[in-house]
Amino acid sequence: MAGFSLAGSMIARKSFVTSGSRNPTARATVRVHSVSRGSQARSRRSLVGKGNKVNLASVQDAIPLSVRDSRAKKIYRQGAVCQAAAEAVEYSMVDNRIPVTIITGFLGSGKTTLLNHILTQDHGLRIAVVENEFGEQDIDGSLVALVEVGEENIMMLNNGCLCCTVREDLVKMLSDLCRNKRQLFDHVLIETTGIANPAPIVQTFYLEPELNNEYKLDGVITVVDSKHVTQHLDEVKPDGIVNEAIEQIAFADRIVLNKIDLVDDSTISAVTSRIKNINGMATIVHAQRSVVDVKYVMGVGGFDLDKVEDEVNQNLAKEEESHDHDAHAHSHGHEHAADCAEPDCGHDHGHDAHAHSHGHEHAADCAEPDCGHDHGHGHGHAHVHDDSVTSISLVRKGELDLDKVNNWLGLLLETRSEDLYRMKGVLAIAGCDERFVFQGVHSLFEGVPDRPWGDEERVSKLVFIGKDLPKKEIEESFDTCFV
Ligand SMILES: Nc1nc2c(ncn2[C@@H]2O[C@H](COP(=O)(O)OP(=O)(O)OP(=O)(O)O)[C@@H](O)[C@H]2O)c(=O)[nH]1
Repeated sequence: MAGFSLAGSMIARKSFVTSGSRNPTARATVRVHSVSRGSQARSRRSLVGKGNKVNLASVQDAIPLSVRDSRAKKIYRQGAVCQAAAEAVEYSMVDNRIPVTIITGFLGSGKTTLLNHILTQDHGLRIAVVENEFGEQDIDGSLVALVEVGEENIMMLNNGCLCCTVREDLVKMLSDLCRNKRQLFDHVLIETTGIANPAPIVQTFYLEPELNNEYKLDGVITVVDSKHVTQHLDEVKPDGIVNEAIEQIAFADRIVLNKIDLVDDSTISAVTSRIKNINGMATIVHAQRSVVDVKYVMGVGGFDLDKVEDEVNQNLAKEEESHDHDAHAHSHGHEHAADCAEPDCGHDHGHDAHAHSHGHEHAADCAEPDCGHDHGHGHGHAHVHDDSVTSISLVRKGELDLDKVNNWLGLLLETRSEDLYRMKGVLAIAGCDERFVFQGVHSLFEGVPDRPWGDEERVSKLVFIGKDLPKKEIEESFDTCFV
């Protein structure tokens, strides 16, 4: 945990996660596409100040805000970090970096369809597209919006997958794009291959100064094929190989649950609850042909510190809702279960108690083959879900000891960063008038003092999405961090 400090808003360096099963013939293409000339570039927000973003790397360069440093500690304890940073930082107050949206999702889920939908909408943004495809075949002919683009605006990468072997090429490509055509576009959309793990791509935007200086990550959009996702989530991979379908959902800021025309309502509910279990933070919309409001997928701010609190609160509200649902189910017992058309509703359908006695009868009524119920068939019908990737959240009243929570987070990142996919939180730190907000991806961590608590009750809220996270252990160790 050497060097970890909350107020220092450390951005840790760690080797990229890699995965097997990559196709070295994948190709990436960049095209600058003028979609609409209607409106100008999005308004930029200032970097420092209440509710605004801080470029932490730059702040850290400008002022050593390690809380272990006595000067910084004093500043921090006075609750004046933002002010100090504002005074120290001499760079532009406007964040002019180009927003980047990553569109991911399993093979055939509807990513290109979504891309096409975005490109043909009247949003006024000029969009550059990075297309990463397998094989040497031509760009998807159905990508109507790209047909108009001139050859001079096409850049190709053809030696691998964005999330692994061509990451360096992506850096170079986007740097060149910025250098040569900065005035021609307002936003970049990256469509990954269907088996890409979004994590290394996300990390690249933090770890590569060339990218971090010019581009800011806006969000990870995951398109999910509602008909086939269950089989992809259930696929058991060899040791050390990630299940990309799970990772893609775990990293999402927004989920487009697509192809709902191909499934019935109970499947939609089952899939929705499965997705929520993996990633409680992402919002989900249902779609056909990937038709969604462009605002849902662009301008997301999924990595913005000033949106952390909203997202954490949303997650907690969803969790509460599902608890209420559970409580409701428990009180109704089996009678409710008999009426419930939702196999993954979280209700106690009384299977444990009833499976042996009348497992078959229930099974006969249950239309959902992947419900995970013990149907009592006794012939290996049950599916084994990989439930190892889940969301956990903590809500605690009271004030945290800065050093203790520093150590706690440092240790967590040191020991579990590989399995910690996404994290977001708001911390109430003793002696600090402002809430401390943070977000992270694996070992990448950024945090900053936010708006003052004022009269509001001091409550810390944290959400983690990850693999095999020991909920109890994380909760108990966090509980020792209070004053
Ligand atoms: N029925 C139905 N088909 C859809 C829907 N959305 C997309 N498709 C079709 O599904 C197929 C795959 O869609 P794409 O957009 O190419 O999927 P993709 O994720 O880009 O595919 P890869 O690049 O191969 O990973 C195409 O034939 C689409 O027309 C939908 O909502 N319903």
